[in-house]
Amino acid sequence: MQTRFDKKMAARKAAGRKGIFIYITAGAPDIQTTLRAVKEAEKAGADVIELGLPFSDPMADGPVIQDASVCALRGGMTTQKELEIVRQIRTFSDIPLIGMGYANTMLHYGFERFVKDFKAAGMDGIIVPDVPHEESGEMRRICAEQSFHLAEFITPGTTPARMKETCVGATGFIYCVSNNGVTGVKKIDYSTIGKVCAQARSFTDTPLAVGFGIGSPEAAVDAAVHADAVIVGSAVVGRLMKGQFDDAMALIRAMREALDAAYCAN
Ligand SMILES: O=P(O)(O)OC[C@@H](O)[C@@H](O)c1c[nH]c2ccccc12
Repeated sequence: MQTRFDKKMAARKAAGRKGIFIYITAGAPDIQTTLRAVKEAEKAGADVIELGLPFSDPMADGPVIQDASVCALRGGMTTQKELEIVRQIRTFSDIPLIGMGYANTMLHYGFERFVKDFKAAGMDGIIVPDVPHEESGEMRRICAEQSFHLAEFITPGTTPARMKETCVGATGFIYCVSNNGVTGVKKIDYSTIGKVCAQARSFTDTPLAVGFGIGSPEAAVDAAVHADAVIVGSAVVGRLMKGQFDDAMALIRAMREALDAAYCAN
């Protein structure tokens, strides 16, 4: 069954345009800002929103998203409130929504219940960075039953054998991590993950989205060469946390324009 996410990616591909996924931590600095950021990011050119579910020990995150997580948790963020945020978003937007969270939160809530409740609220899939493919069989089964995407990961270190194993059954998109560090804007040579993406293409037609480190329109263009989409988190979250809302939206607009200028013929 095609999700909102699949439809959006197919439309982007048909139009020859690269996708932009914008990561926003739910409730950072507050719920009103999260809702407004989703609405305005879509207007600025975001195709997908990755909604971060804050966790106290976010091992894959650098300082910017760690701070946002702490802020959201201090502000009283809970799984119930996150569900309410998703429902609220669905009152004004049909933008594909992918959750990003750590296993602990989901297992505590009950994974199947989590998937069912977030799906019913209007979410289209999730990213769970601390559960490797070898251990995600049960999660994959539950997600497949609910037509809910569970992102697979590839990194510069992924071997062709593992790539085949993880990519062949992947639905939604494959998260292509540009480097082996944590999230956060930094200078990265995107040709390394680019080669990995080109290899992955021979195993799968599932969209490839490159993330980690992207902080400028130029970096977005470099990261997108062999991918279908780019994922931008810390650059936007950092601005939202500093109260630079308009600046965050201007960055998304600039990335949209740069990607369209570089890759879109018309
Ligand atoms: O912040 P960056 O470097 O732009 O990277 C994207 C990222 O924020 C988002 O996809 C994300 C936030 N937390 C994560 C944890 C694991 C994987 C991915 C993520």
